[in-house]
Amino acid sequence: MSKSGTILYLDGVSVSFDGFRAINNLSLVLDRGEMRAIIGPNGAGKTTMMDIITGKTRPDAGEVYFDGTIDLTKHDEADIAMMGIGRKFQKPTVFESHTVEDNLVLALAGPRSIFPALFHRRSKAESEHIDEILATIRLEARRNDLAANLSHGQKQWLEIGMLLAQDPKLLLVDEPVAGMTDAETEETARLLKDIAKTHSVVVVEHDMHFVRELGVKVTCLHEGAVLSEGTLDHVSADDRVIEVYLGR
Ligand SMILES: Nc1ncnc2c1ncn2[C@@H]1O[C@H](COP(=O)(O)OP(=O)(O)OP(=O)(O)O)[C@@H](O)[C@H]1O
Repeated sequence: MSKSGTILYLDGVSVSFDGFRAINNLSLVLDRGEMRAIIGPNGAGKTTMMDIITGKTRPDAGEVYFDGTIDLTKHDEADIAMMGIGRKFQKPTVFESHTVEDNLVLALAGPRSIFPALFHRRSKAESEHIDEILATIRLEARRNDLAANLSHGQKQWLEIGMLLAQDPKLLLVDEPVAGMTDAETEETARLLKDIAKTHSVVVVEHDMHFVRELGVKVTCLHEGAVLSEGTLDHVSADDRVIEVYLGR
């Protein structure tokens, strides 16, 4: 299959831990600009797949390409982040003692140290970028509040904003709505759909109501490989998916 037009291309990927195959001949292709939801039971390999994409874990076999031409197995985690893959882990890790805006400024600065990042004169482009991100993450009204005072859901949104500040081409988002209220969950689906207009996105999530709201193609993993793929209606009607995941 051709890699051109893909943002992510995994083919025949396997990785074992102490003889246990956590990822088993996995193939998954994401088109440029696509948002994909990944579902599957505990231990299906979702986190390990993200670890392989971000360079945290090296596959034993298979091809892993980013943006059609970049062989990710030849790069380390820091390189891969610089090349435009941003990852959001399940637990938010915002700087609680800084304001919402300063969290974004710090993320924008990347490796620059905190003092110069917060006190250097901000360019017009930087200010506009921050305003744009604040609007996307629904936190314009909270920009001067300490991150510590945000709700759990708002901290998740802020962290998504911190990823956006680094201008990634591909965002990997791990269980964004775990612990959120129903209203926050619905808003998060809208927020990610906004982001997906200009980015490629992979979302791992167990909340099927949320996955339905996303309205995107779904891949169900099981035992380190693709069990079923297609619309949520197609995947959730698949007897194998019902047996190992949805029916339990
Ligand atoms: N570093 C490791 N050493 C040994 N086994 C591991 C390691 N990382 C993952 N595994 C195993 O690989 C399998 C896949 O785990 P993984 O965390 O990728 O699943 P998951 O789909 O993300 O599950 P969950 O929904 O619970 O997060 C599991 O059986 C896990 O125990």
